[in-house]
Amino acid sequence: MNKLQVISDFDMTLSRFGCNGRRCPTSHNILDNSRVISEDGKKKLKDLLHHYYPIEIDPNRTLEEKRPLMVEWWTRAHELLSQQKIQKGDIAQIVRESEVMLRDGFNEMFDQLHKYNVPLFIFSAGVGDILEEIIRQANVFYSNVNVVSNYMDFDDNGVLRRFKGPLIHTYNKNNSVLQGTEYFQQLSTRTSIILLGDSMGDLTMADGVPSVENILKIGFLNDKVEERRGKYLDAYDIVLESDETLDVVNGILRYILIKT
Ligand SMILES: Nc1ccn([C@@H]2O[C@H](COP(=O)(O)O)[C@@H](O)[C@H]2O)c(=O)n1
Repeated sequence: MNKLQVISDFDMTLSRFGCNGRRCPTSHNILDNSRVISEDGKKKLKDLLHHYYPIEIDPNRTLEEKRPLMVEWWTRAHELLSQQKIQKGDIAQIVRESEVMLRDGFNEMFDQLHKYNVPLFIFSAGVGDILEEIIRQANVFYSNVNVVSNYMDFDDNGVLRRFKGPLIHTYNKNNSVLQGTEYFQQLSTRTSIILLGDSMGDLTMADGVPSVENILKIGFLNDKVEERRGKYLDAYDIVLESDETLDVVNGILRYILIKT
């Protein structure tokens, strides 16, 4: 237990992929679809999503091919969002009005990790201010939770003017964007890792951990399941398909935490 840490992606890993027969929103989508975005802005953001999302999940393109295109997507979306005069004070209401849902079992997972003082590092290419608000509203933003993500930069009047760097996208979730945070150095004795992700990009999230002794990689395969199964099975130790719960993760945690 003293050696364990959990490193997790957020969108479509801790949050649900599907709900009520529809796609659940990502932290970006929560903003894109909100009442504070103009109709023209919504259309442009949706066009970007329809163009770049199929590229993000395309199993036939290499990560080298995808990386510059992901930078293009995030940069263009953040520019559009920054033109919308989004108010910091509106974030809580935007999240409350959204259809976002955390995976079933999130309470048990966050509660167990908190109870046993196991650090939970959320490494997300989503929007940090939004995802923090989601976990705050779910009453699980405990002191053992740390988030690295894309944060909004508001001016003195609380209006969004840009996003802070470095930009985090699906395929640069590694040490290159953690320089200066020294998070993993502080946890150098936490050499056993449970990694939770939903993309091939999430596999590098633990690269900055100084001396990994054990790592268990659990992957949620949400979309294009048939086409991507082979690659996921090769890369992850456990692959969960069409699973909207954290039951497997909770079972493993229960086994480790209660036994030790
Ligand atoms: N403008 C955008 C950019 C990205 N997304 C999606 O958000 C996900 C965030 O990444 P995680 O590392 O937290 O999973 C990513 O998978 C993109 O599909 C978006 O919706 N809008």
